Amino acid sequence: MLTIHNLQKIYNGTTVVNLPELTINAGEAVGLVGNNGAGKTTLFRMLLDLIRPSKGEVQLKDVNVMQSDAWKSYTGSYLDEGFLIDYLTSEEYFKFIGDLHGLSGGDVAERLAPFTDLFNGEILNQRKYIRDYSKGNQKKIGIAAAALSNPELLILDEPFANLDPSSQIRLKNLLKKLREERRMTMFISSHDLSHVIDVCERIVILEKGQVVQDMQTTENTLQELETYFTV
Ligand SMILES: Nc1ncnc2c1ncn2[C@@H]1O[C@H](COP(=O)(O)OP(=O)(O)OP(=O)(O)O)[C@@H](O)[C@H]1O
Repeated sequence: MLTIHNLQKIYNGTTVVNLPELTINAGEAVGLVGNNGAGKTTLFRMLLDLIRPSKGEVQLKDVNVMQSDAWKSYTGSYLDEGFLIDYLTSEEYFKFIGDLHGLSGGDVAERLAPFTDLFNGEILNQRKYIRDYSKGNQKKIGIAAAALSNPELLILDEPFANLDPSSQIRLKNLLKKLREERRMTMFISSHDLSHVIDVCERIVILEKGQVVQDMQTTENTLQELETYFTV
């Protein structure tokens, strides 16, 4: 599904991402963890062709993301509020995304139904613009929009950040369900080790732009990660 070859991003002479090879297979859920500044967001921005690599390439289904837009039809993503249209209401935004993917109003409502618990009565029918929602609720809108098209590949940057504890647990269960029921391939960065391990079968640790560990999730993974990050 996703293949990275010799990918580098260099800012002002400093290499912030340096990945010789990384592959994510269809149906795999991969968690990306690493301390502040490790390069997670920069990597995701290159995957989504939002910034250009200094070297190397990202392929989705064997096609360079810079050379074709084909990947956009099967990829859902939410990195930050920049993905939202903040002068729309949540309904208008979901309709806009639905229209892009040829979904009817009924389809959109059906696709949003699994988000009811996560939305907690605070997202739909609020008669306000997205810019007036809290950061956490903006994130919920962005994640729901990313999943709306039922994408084969879902890329989320720190989906648990800014969410209250109940919402984090609801989101975690929702992501697990999307994986199991729709076989969605996922690439998710997180500082929440416990949640990301629960959702993902594989964890990649990034440090100074490089993969320092790439492991399958087991019952010992949380402890291993906690040990790794204890300095
Ligand atoms: N546009 C830019 N210009 C210069 N340096 C940048 C730019 N964008 C990112 N960087 C640098 O690249 C490095 C990686 O940043 P990035 O945001 O990708 O890390 P991250 O792992 O997502 O961090 P966090 O966990 O804090 O979100 C940092 O040192 C950052 O300062």
